[in-house]
Amino acid sequence: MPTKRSVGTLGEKDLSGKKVLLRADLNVPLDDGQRIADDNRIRASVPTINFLMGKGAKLILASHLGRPKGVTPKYSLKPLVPRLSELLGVDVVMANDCIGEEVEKLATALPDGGVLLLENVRFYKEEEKNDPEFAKKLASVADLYVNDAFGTAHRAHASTEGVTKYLRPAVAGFLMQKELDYLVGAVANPKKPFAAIVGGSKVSTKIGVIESLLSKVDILILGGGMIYTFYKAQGYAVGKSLVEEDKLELANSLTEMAKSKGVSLLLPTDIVVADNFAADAESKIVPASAIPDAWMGLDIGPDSIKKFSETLDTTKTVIWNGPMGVFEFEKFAAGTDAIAKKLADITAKGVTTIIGGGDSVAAVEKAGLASKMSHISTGGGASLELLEGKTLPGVLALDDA
Ligand SMILES: Nc1ncnc2c1ncn2[C@@H]1O[C@H](COP(=O)(O)OP(=O)(O)O)[C@@H](O)[C@H]1O
Ligand SMILES: O=C(OP(=O)(O)O)[C@H](O)COP(=O)(O)O
Repeated sequence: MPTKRSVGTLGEKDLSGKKVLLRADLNVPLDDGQRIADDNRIRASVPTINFLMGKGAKLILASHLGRPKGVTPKYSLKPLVPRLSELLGVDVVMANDCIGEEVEKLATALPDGGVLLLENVRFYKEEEKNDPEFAKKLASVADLYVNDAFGTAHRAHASTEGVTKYLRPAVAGFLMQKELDYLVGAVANPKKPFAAIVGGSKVSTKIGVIESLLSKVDILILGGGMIYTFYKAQGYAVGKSLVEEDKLELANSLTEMAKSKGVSLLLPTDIVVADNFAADAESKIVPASAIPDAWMGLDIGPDSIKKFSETLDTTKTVIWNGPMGVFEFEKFAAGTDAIAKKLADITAKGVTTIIGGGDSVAAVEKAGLASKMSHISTGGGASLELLEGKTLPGVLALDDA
């Protein structure tokens, strides 16, 4: 089934006094003191919330946090209230539950433009089971459903999918629309040359993405831990580098597929190797074809960075998923940082750059370059599934445009 991109949006609906159930992905990391460690997902949800508030809607905000098994205080959404209130400029009201009488009372008592935050929907096992009765209860409190939870759109849960069977209209928020515009729209109709950079730890987690992108891109750049499986398949010595022995044939068939589709496939030419997997490991730069026995590849080398950068200078659209090395260790972050800087640089020159979720986003944020990219996805798993060409249940359930 082709990926659905055109979904109903908020448009010019008269929302004054209407109760709107807004599913957002407020699944942010909290530190031990229950402080928000990264508020990106909250800030990404603000434009839709502000719009609905401005229209005089009574806003009922639903989200999950973490993967609790039943009611678990450390997964409460309560720690988000001060930051949300600050960002929205209103006192956000917190409910102790996500369904039931108290929620109904609080929702009815909201002033036009007021915001009620429901407690974690995953405190009910029925949420992940997509239980129809639970979905009906969530739906019963509102007149309209808006889904802005892109990061959770690959889950067919009660608050992302089931609820739409009982609450219409069911439309996309601005964040959801923006994610689809870039991850489906820009990828389907790219300005060319179109390059994909795929990294990360394993080939096995990226097979679907690589296969799908090979039908769309002109250039495919590979980095990260997966390249050693490609090298070994080509007969290179890879030392103690990460290799998926059962994926050697697959690596060769992906190389063949690139050839037959006329895609220029670039693998690193030099590697930063380490004597063990540690932040303070001994390291040196070696040719990709000559990794010494007792060493492991943890980053791409300077020659690869130069070649990748020169290639990226020729592109008009770039999508990036997965770091070039073990960027969590400063010593092996240079390749990932250099790619992030190059993408920031070419974005300023008019290239469309899309960062597809997960660790690549963390790397771009760590480098302080997030605001310099065309689009940074708020969904790891969701963006991966979209890039694989899958349809997301949370998107499919929405009204057509
Ligand atoms: N050469 C390597 N050897 C081992 N692990 C690597 C290597 N390069 C990157 N990684 C690891 O890959 C992980 C990210 O992989 P993945 O989850 O597939 O990426 P993403 O989250 O961007 O999709 C990071 O934790 C990084 O340390
Ligand atoms: O953080 C999320 O996914 P992600 O880590 O793949 O981006 C989403 O909130 C979905 O959470 P889930 O993977 O527990 O369903």
